[in-house]
Amino acid sequence: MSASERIALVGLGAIGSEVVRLLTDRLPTARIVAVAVSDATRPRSVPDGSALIDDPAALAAMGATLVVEAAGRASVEPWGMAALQAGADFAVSSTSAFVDDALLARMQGTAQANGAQILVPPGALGGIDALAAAATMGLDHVTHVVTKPAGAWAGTEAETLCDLHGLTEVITFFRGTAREAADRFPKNANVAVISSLAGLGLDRTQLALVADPGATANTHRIEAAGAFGRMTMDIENAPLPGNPKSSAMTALNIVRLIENRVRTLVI
Ligand SMILES: NC(=O)C1=CN([C@@H]2O[C@H](COP(=O)(O)OP(=O)(O)OC[C@H]3O[C@@H](n4cnc5c(N)ncnc54)[C@H](OP(=O)(O)O)[C@@H]3O)[C@@H](O)[C@H]2O)C=CC1
Ligand SMILES: O=C([O-])CC(=O)C(=O)O
Repeated sequence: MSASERIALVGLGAIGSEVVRLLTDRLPTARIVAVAVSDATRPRSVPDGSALIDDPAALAAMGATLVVEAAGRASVEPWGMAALQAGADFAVSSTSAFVDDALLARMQGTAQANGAQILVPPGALGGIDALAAAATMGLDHVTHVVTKPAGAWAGTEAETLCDLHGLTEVITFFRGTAREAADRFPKNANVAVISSLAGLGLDRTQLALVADPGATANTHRIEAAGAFGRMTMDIENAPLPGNPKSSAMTALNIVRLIENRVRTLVI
């Protein structure tokens, strides 16, 4: 990011608020020019100098150079298209939107036409750099296991697949492709799209979704093998206080992305 980078945040929930908090502490020069929510008439506190908006048509006038989405699957197309059409880069958290191949192709076409980029931060994951690098030599298999406390699956289809609220032991309630996992669990399995885009794609990446009544963390295990060798990535994420479905790492990876656009030394 040059000194003139202007950031718009789409979503001021658990992740968006944490991004604002961390940026305020770590990068006070970051200019958050706009915050987008679903209903801007509800009062809320936004960073100094930020406009509060709820209509994607208002985005172009903000002059954002980077738009960061942490709002929900339905927000990706309207806000992403508005960002890309305005020539801003668009960083996506609700990557479950990309189970729709046609949407992803449309957004990539719009990015290309406007000299902008769609950015996919690692979200709640680590090791995505290694997986993406390994894919260059060809991968044989990638499996990804998402384990969350039972309560983190509340309000999802998991409630109909197992006795979620009476669980006494760990249960794997879903096995299938990454595409199906992200499509059916868009509030909990955006990560399936991230490990897929880095590795073997949405239809060849195998997902397991697990509820653990004793867990306090959101954990991810990715195992991959190919010509490069083998890798196993394990991460135990603290959930965000504002939303136990979402890991703090998601906000941290957004902050890293933003900081790397400023730094002279990029890690
Ligand atoms: N990539 C990854 O690894 C991860 C992705 N996620 C995903 O990130 C997204 C955000 O998560 P989280 O912060 O926990 O969610 P929250 O529910 O805490 O916050 C959502 C925020 O988005 C706003 N919002 C909702 N719909 C729209 C819309 N159409 N346009 C603009 N703003 C909107 C809400 O505004 P309002 O208050 O007005 O409703 C609210 O501020 C979710 O899709 C989640 O599944 C989460 C964890 C990991
Ligand atoms: O935060 C996490 O651990 C994963 C998550 O919710 C998602 O991918 O949607």
